Amino acid sequence: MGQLEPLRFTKMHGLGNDYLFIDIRDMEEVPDDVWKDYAIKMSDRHFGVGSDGIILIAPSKVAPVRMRIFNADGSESEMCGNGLRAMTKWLYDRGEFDPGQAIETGAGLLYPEVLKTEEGRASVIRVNMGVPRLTRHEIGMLGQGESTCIDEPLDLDETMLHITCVSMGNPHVIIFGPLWDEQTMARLGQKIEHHPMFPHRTNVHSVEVVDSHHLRMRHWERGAGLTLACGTGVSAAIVAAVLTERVERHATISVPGGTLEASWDEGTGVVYLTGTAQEICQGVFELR
Ligand SMILES: N[C@H](CCC[C@H](N)C(=O)O)C(=O)O
Repeated sequence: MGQLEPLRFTKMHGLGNDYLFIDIRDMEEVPDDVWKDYAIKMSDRHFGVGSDGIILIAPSKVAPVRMRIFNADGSESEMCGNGLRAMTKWLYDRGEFDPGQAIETGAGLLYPEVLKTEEGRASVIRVNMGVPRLTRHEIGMLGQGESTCIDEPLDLDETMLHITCVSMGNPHVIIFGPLWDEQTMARLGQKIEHHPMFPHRTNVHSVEVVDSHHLRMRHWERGAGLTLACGTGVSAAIVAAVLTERVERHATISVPGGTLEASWDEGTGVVYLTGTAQEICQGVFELR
């Protein structure tokens, strides 16, 4: 692995979906395969620090700052909803967040808003997650590029599922029904993540409709496996549930790590995600 000088990081989480933040704005250019290696080694929960991935606080040509996310398996994703709330907190708490500013992501320029603070530190953040992408082409699925995938059958040999697919810049498969337990989520999540229909793989979510304003979810994340929360997955779930007329446009979403509020605005088509973000610790990573 390409050797970097000792890396300062901040460990943060959004409902237990935890990431190691590294400010690289003053660093020399580092090849992506070095970050891939660092993501794998730093995320390891026994031989490293332990996280669902790393997030780089990077320079941007189109916004004050850019967010790049590498999953625990080293793969890079376009977007991370919990990570974006945590990054907003990281910037705000250091006096580097200007209200109304954008953060550049793989899903475009997104606009977070600090809704609540505690002792001068951001605690609740709302993110304009942008508009969902619904065509197979935009989601990165095989098949008719301009067609959508809403409540369609997926034959997994052992079982026939009905899936609804939504991209928030990153791909998500939503399966409605009684909430899967962890074992089922892991078994079927991994199969669907690597299904040939998704050449770039996909995130997978089991979603139970509690009532027209409340969903309960479990996540299998591309490149990270079971996680306690998935912000883009929650955003995809409210879109899929509204499209299939299972909920109203504003709902509370219960995930293993806590609760998020999500809404899909009818006028603008924008999804809003509101929830907490917390800083756990800071440290220096150096493999010796
Ligand atoms: N595993 C995801 C990235 C992290 C998304 C999730 N942690 C969130 O909060 O949105 C992917 O490969 O698309």
